[in-house]
Amino acid sequence: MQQCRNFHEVTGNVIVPNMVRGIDHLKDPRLNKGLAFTLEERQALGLQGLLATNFKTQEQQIDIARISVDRYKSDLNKYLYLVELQDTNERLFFSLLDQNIEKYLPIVYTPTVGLACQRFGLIYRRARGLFISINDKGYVYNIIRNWPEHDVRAIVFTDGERILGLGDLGAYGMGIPVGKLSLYTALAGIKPHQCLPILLDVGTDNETLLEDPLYIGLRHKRVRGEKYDEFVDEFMKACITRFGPNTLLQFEDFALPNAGRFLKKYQEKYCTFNDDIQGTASVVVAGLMAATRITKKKLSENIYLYLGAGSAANGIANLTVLAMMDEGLSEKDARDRIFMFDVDGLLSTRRSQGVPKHAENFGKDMEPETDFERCVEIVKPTCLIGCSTIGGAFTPSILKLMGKHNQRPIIFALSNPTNKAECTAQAAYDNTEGRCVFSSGSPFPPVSYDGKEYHTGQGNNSYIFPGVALGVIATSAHHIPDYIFLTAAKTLAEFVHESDLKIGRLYPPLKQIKEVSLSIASEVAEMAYKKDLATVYPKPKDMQLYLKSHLYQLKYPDYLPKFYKYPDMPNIKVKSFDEAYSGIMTSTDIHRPLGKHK
Ligand SMILES: O=C([O-])CC(=O)C(=O)O
Ligand SMILES: [Mg+2]
Repeated sequence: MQQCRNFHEVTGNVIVPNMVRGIDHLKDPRLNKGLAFTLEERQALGLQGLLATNFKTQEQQIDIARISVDRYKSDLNKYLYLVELQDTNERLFFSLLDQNIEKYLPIVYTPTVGLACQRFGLIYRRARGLFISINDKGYVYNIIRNWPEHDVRAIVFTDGERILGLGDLGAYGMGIPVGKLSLYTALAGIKPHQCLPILLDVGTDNETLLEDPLYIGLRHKRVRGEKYDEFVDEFMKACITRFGPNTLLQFEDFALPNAGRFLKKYQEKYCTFNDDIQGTASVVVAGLMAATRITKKKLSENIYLYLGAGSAANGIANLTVLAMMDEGLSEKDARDRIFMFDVDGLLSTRRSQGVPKHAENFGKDMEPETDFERCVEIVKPTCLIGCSTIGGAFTPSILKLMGKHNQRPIIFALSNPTNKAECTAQAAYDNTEGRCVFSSGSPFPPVSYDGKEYHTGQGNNSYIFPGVALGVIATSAHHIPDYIFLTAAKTLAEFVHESDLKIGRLYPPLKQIKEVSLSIASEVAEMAYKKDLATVYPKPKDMQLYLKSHLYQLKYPDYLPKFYKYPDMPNIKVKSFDEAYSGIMTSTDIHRPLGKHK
């Protein structure tokens, strides 16, 4: 890895001393360019003969890779192809993603990444990131020191207890930090070598996994309590000891009690955030802000009813309170407009279980109610927000009620992946006479209603966390307060055009997501200076320009100056790649090891 660091320190068209030569150059995904090595590079780097004679430009390689992915029928096989590409030629992987973001985001990320996590034991090939187990307690720093990169700026880590809406997947959860960090680079241009995915393995309570011969993690129940807390504490300290105090530490997919607790404990001590609480909140509040342009009701004029009172629900609710206060409401009045319903029913202070501590801001002095539909009848929300991980929980009759009480009911079915969504986009339109304002956490195909097509948006935190991370990393901010996520929400909402709203979309199209991330980063960076969170001085004069100068370069670098040339290849007319492939490419999937685990 030493050679990688040299390379990354001297990016661009610069000759790199001590460049690794020969087959090792091809084997390093960060240096590999496949057939794009020029003759001069092949000669100087000792690659001649190790590659086929012909040259392919990066653009041609992107075409070939795209065709190769597309011929797989199953999304999981597409995922496997892409993972393999990332492991062999990193720049090609990211430039392919860059040019096909709408197509491949659902593959490298939600929802396919969820399936990949469920099958992780089967698809686990080459390790990416660090696995740190509870058995390493007392030695966590030593484990982190084994990571070969020095310049790590961001760590995404999970203990795998609440993977998307799929529950406890233990060590199989590693797919999530890996996927999230791919988006750091693909959407915000953060350099891949600055990103480190980590799985904290403390066991799993998932009985199926404990008995699964393919399972790759510790085969015992989760260690909890003091020992677990000390382990996480040691981990946080070890990260900053190794990589510096401003290293960004992103909590991902921790179970509710731990997620909220750790956020409180660490938010003012480390440069940290919880994506499921704060990232989700930010993207949903942005969607609500965009929705106000359709419903003509301010945020503070809505009544919100949540199905689910977990980390996501509370994160969204707390940020909505901040946003309503921004509109002039008192904190109490803002909270009064938010109702929640969990497994034990409406969060009523009169119910026998009381209100859970993590949601106590939203308990109401009301008659307990355990029937959600009755609750919709009583509360008459203008806005229904699903964070329950119960697929189909917004039944047709609940949706019809929303349509009855509201001219433009807001329906957010946020649980991931797709089969956990509280309702489909189509069901929301069908049961509200097409009047709903809809958003979901996972993507849905376009909806047809009354002869019109709607392209509802995916209210996924991928609109938020990469941009926030770039802003934080580029300014070396020491903390990430909640208002940073309000700033991000406002910036995202401004990207929504009338043309988006007309087709039922509360978010800008995914093809704009890089532009969105850069703008969020820029606003976050400005805020970081305004609030004295930034530690990079002097403050850059032109923030966008400054950020751009830090971005990962997708284009292959030239490694060497020109030596001599071969005679030109004869100029024979060559078919386009799509043309050439069309005859020979059937849709037979090659990656077939899934067998009965499908
Ligand atoms: O990964 C996603 O798509 C959103 C997310 O953080 C989650 O559902 O946990
Ligand atoms: Mg998550």
